[in-house]
Amino acid sequence: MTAVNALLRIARSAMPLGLLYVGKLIIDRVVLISHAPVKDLTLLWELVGLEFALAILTDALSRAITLMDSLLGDLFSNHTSVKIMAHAATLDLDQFEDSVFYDKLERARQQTIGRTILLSQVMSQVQDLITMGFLAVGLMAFNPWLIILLLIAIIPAFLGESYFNDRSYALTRGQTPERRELDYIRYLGASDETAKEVKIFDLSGFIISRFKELSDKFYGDNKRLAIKRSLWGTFFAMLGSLGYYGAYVVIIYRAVNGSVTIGELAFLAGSFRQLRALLEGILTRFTAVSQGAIYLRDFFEFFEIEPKIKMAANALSFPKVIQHGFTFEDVGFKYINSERWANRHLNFTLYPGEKLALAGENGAGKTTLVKLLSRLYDPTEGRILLDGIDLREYDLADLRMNVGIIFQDYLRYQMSFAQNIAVGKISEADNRPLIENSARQSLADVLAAKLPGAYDQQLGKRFADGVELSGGEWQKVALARAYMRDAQLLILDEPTSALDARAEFNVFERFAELTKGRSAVLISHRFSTVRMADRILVLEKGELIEIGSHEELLQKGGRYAELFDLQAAGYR
Ligand SMILES: Nc1ncnc2c1ncn2[C@@H]1O[C@H](COP(=O)(O)OP(=O)(O)OP(=O)(O)O)[C@@H](O)[C@H]1O
Repeated sequence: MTAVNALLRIARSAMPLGLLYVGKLIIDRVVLISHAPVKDLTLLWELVGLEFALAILTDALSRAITLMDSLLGDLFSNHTSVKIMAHAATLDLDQFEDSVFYDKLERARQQTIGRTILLSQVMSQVQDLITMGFLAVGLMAFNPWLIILLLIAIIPAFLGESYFNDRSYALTRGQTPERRELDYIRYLGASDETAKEVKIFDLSGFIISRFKELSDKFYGDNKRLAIKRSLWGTFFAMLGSLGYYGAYVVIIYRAVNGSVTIGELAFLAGSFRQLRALLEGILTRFTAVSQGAIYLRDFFEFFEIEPKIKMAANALSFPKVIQHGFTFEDVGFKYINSERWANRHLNFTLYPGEKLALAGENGAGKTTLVKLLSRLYDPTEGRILLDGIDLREYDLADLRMNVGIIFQDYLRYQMSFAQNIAVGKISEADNRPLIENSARQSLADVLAAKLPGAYDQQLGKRFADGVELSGGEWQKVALARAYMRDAQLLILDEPTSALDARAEFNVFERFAELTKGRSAVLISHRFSTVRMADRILVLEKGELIEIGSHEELLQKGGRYAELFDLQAAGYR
């Protein structure tokens, strides 16, 4: 389609010169006939017919080009959105947590929204340049010096524009973090997810004043630059006009002297008028195109970001049956941009079929540990072995398939009930028996039976006919995802925090039964859950301070016993 569009534009560029030239022939013919004794109008009418045909063709070409531009723009936008999502999916979690990366992602994303017209602008620019070329050739035949005069007159304007483009890009780039904050504030101020708290805490005044503060600063910075640009632009445009009128005066002078005909005067004056309009258009568009081009740099920079968590060249497939388990060898991990160790000196083995619970206070490093286990991050020091081989040697997709994990901040997809479960193994999205079975295992099936649309019920409030679930109900749905895949290791990070006591008891009773022979890691602050595990790892400030069964740890009388007593006391 792009090639066809280019051809149409080339054809369209020749039209103005053609029209002007036929116009010149018509005027010269009229002048000739008006002085002739015998008036033969045949050629004149043929010329008028030709001009009419050219005018219609010009119009048709313009419309075809506009149509193609809008179609190409849509395609470009869809294509780049897909590319961004696909590339983002290959990147690491910690890259998303890095603000520099986030800024890049943000700027790349803007390209898909704001830059869809760039392609058509570039093509229009080329088209206008070709049109100018055609007109210039026409003018050249009369007086080459005129063209040179025109060119010299417009060079300052181009230089001025490109200088201000750079300045404006630097300004926008510098504003990216604030712009993100502005977007965030806009989201806080008007979104279904935030409305409740904004109302209860009466935050709208606070939010609006922060928005105003930031947006006023933007406005001020942008205004200063825009005014400067506009003043210089006017001055340079005046220089351009001076050149244009200088050339015009020369032509009129020659027409008066009789060295050019009336038709030629019309042709030259028309060419000049069009050249001037084209130049103006080119200059204005030049701003947009070159800005678009510098923004495209961000777009390409985003695609240059490489994931750090990569697969070994000859990656091993995940063992069919885990033989020796996962072994942590002095594993330590620091988050990007953080000085503190979130995990340090971890040494333990998770045996095949073992149920391990992680206990410890907030921020002790429990979630971090399971993120390392599922290779969302790689250890900063030490290594994790699976059956004696470094986890990094295994095929990543295979590993992810065999490690089922449900996070405490699981997503509530605004999709159907069935799809909310199917995300646990999306390749089985159409496997209704598997989805229903998973729902049974997490006790979500009872819930489906109560919904008007059962498994096809749209969940959440965002879309029409959606039904909102309670926190515990959502959790049961999320839990069902864990049963979708036949993972050898199941990790549940506070999976039952929102469940009532009876539901929690039932869920765990089933969990133990359903994961027989499979390894599992449970994170929970409820000791009623934790105590069901074979062994409990107690973490403090990222380090492993105690390990053993519930009874062993109670007997030991250490931190676990202390925390357990604290919670038990609360129930007495
Ligand atoms: N994405 C992150 N970037 C930087 N630091 C992080 C990140 N996630 C967690 N941390 C820090 O790492 C430490 C361990 O966090 P982690 O989430 O592993 O704790 P946790 O034991 O799961 O806590 P909780 O019981 O509150 O869920 C905390 O001090 C936290 O501030």
